[in-house]
Amino acid sequence: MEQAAFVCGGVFGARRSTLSTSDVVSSRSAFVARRSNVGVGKFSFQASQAKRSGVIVMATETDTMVKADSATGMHTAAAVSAEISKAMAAKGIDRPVIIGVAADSGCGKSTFLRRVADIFGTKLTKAHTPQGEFLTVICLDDFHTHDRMGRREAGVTALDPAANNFDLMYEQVKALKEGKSVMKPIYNHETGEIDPPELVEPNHLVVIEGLHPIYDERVRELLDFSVYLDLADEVKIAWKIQRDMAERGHTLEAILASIESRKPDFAAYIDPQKKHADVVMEILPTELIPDDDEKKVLRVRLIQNEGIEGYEPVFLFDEGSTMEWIPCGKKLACSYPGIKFRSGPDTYYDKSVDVVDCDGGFEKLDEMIYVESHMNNTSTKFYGEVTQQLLKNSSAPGSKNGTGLFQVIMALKMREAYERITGRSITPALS
Ligand SMILES: Nc1ncnc2c1ncn2[C@@H]1O[C@H](COP(=O)(O)OP(=O)(O)OP(=O)(O)O)[C@@H](O)[C@H]1O
Ligand SMILES: O=C(CO)[C@H](O)[C@H](O)COP(=O)(O)O
Repeated sequence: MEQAAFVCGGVFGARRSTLSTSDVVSSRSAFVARRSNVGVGKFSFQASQAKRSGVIVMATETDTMVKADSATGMHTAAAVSAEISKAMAAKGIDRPVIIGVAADSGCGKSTFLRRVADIFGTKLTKAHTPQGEFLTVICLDDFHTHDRMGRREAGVTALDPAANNFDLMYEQVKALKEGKSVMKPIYNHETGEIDPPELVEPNHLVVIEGLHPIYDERVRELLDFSVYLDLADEVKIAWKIQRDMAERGHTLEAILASIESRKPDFAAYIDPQKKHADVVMEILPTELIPDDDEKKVLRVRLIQNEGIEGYEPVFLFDEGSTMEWIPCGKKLACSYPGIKFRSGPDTYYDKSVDVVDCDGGFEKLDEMIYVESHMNNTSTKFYGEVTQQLLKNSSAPGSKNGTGLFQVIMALKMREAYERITGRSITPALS
């Protein structure tokens, strides 16, 4: 089988992955635009270059791309289409829905988005920009204006807005929302360089994920729904250590130094986005174990802004009431330290919110039906859909605590938002 090497900082897997040509979603051919040909006018494409850079596209050779107005510096080859993409009619897309998922690096965006893809019944490619029949996931790292060396020389981190091209991000997300294709830049995490751009077509649902989806006001306004994953430092460190030491061969010192060096810019530019998110998922150390060192038991708070159009906040038992609930141990098996839920109204950055809180973990996923039956507004389509989704992805990180539980519910909320905006219905997979 023919294999193409993919260099990517993608969401769904490898920073470098291999994709068989049979994984290509749909296209008459896979092409990438030649840098020199980008500008006003017709694109000409070179299949050989597509193979080299591993871009998967659905382009037709008749696409007219216009050099993006604000494409500067490293992004001179970026472009947006002048016309509505043929993919819109071909796939029966009325209006692409745009969702933002913001978080620092290593905070579980990919893990969450795998659950989202599952709820939408879409199988994603392992390409740089993962795409499926229904969903495309764009990593906003692609809009970094400097390559790794350039950042070092300029003394800026990737978290600094000065190192990101928000004008281009806005233009391209807007174009996709209008049903136009774009030549999106690529930041290559493997090499730390900016690669030639790739063609990205509009899709039914486009998720933009990364450090800054809610940062720029213009981009934020384009979002139909937004989620911020807010990890406490202790948890972030634990997850980073687990991944970067085990999977990437980094030393503990290097990981700690990297987290430390990012802290000022994280506090200045990333963290404030949570004020603007529709929903914040806060992931904290447990309160059930005093002075817990391991940070394996988690407390997760789902903070839902009131007044989001069409969004009915999830709650336990009785809407508007404040309660704590320790489920019956005979119905929900839990090992030490057990599990405790809370639910009720609160304020967050001076805004009224509804919070559901799950501290601790559970043992048997099928028993979550007991908890699910006491939750309201979960946006399920049949009794037990949350539990079914947890069981389906039982090996995914967080399946036995509030992270997995609330990620599933958020994915169901995204489905509901999609259906409300488009007037279309998504049939859930029953197994
Ligand atoms: N709910 C969870 N519980 C425990 N570990 C988790 C959870 N979610 C993710 N992790 C772990 O944290 C690490 C980072 O997760 P993931 O790759 O999903 O984050 P990311 O935000 O996409 O990272 P990056 O932006 O760097 O690509 C992985 O090792 C993953 O297994
Ligand atoms: O915060 C990040 C988001 O993924 C990365 O650190 C940023 O994109 C720069 O990437 P790299 O460290 O590979 O140069």
